[in-house]
Amino acid sequence: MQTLTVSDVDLVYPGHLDGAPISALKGVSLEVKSGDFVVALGASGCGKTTLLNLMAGFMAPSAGKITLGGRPVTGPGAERGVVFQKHALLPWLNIIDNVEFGLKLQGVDARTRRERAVKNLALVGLEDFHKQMIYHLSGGMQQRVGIARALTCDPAMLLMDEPMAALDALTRETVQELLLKIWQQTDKMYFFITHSVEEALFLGSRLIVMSPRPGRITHTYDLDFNRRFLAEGNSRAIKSSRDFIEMREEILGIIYGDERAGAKERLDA
Ligand SMILES: Nc1ncnc2c1ncn2[C@@H]1O[C@H](COP(=O)(O)OP(=O)(O)OP(=O)(O)O)[C@@H](O)[C@H]1O
Repeated sequence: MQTLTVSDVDLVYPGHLDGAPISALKGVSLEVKSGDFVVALGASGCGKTTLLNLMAGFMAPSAGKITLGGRPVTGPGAERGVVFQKHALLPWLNIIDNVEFGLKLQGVDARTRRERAVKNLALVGLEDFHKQMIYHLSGGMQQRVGIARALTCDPAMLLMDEPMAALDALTRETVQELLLKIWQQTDKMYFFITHSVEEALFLGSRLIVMSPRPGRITHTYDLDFNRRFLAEGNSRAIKSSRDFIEMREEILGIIYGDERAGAKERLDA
């Protein structure tokens, strides 16, 4: 069992030229354990990506600390895999070489690399596409390659920044369902950013809602729609159920309130 702990973290960006410093996060605390699927929602600019970048080790907090398994996070590491909105795949390599790429950088031998890549491509349903070039794939398939690539390094944690945002509605539902099946089969920590309240409620075992200026976690919900989907298998029935819709409206109310307050602040400035 692994735990990533964010303890009372602040992040201040230095101001541009004559601008004032930007307090992007203030007093953020969060614990993610193996098996958790934590989803972050919130108005634009509330610091979701900043929080993910801190957990990935791409930058350091201005105050507070982040630890993984009790050890401070001081930079990027193979135990934390990142899946971006744009898949960041290498277009000159075929699918399997893309999926193996991270292991190659780590100096893992060719046979082990291939075994792990084959296993994870099967997990995302791309077992028949090893040799295809990236530019031949649809957006949904590319995103599945991105997920397989992150899984192949066997990280303890997967950090996902709006990985479904560029997908059409139908493909998005398919990849959401696939991701939950992978979650069920892998005892990892997931941290997932989205702008879609429906996606957040469907995927998350815990939902954090963040509020801007400065960015902080204002609401936390424990959810079980994902487990209901895994038990029952019908995502549309879950997304149209009464408790799902009621929760969706409650959270939309919180986020719209923050968006409206932000728009007024910008107009008044
Ligand atoms: N490199 C940077 N330099 C200065 N300010 C930044 C930088 N990156 C982000 N910010 C500011 O920090 C705040 C939080 O940004 P962040 O991208 O983390 O929010 P977000 O919730 O992910 O937004 P969105 O939902 O629009 O992607 C915003 O006010 C943003 O303008």
